[in-house]
Amino acid sequence: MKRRLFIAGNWKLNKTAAETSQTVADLKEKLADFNGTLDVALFPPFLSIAAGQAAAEGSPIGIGSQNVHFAESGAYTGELSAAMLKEAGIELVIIGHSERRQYFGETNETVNLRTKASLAAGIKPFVCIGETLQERESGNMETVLKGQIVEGFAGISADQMTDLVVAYEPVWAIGTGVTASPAQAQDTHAYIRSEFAALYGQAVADKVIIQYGGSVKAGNVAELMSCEDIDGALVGGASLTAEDFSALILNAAALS
Ligand SMILES: O=C(CO)COP(=O)(O)O
Repeated sequence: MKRRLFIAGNWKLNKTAAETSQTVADLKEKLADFNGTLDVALFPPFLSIAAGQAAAEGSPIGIGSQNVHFAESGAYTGELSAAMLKEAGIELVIIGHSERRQYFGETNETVNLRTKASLAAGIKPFVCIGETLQERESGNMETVLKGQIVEGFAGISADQMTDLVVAYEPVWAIGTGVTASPAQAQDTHAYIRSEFAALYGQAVADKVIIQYGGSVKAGNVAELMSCEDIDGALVGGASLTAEDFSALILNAAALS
């Protein structure tokens, strides 16, 4: 039995508060006949979150944050704590996106700390993992993913594993228009699930939601979501307009 799909849009550094209000309002309208068979969320930039929440009210669209710091407070200029997000009504957060690993020095260890801080605050983490092209082509993909899993999820309990979402995003497929083929993605998702089974047992691993991310669009989402171990999508470019994202969501929802 397949897990409930979770389709989420990561807006990265795009959309002011005004643009967020408009896009979320448009999306809400386009999802008026949505059958509710999957979960939907958007992750706008911090300062656009409040506008997104207001516009999404009364709709199935969850609104989350793209990052969180691991400390409760202290000398961390420019950062926000999990308690601050929670106070602002934020219950979803992306952690360890490859762009944060690449440009902002995120490591498996900081991903782990942020994940624990979020779970402790009652915020659902979307923990990103994924290999670069060089890592895949040099035959190191499984070693890299295993390291991200073993270190990134260290100390996370079996119960907590079902409170979070794992997002597998091969770095070479992000924003490039190159999608992993459904077979490639399925193989890697099965490998990732087997690593969680090794850590937590098969029964827990079978419940873990593993999203795929990297050039997912309305035209390829159905094929990807039909794969046994793919439980949703973390979407960049194709989540930026209500037209594209609603088409993608409705195509995925039509599967169930
Ligand atoms: O990084 C991504 C989502 O977090 C994927 O981005 P694209 O869908 O634009 O490839």
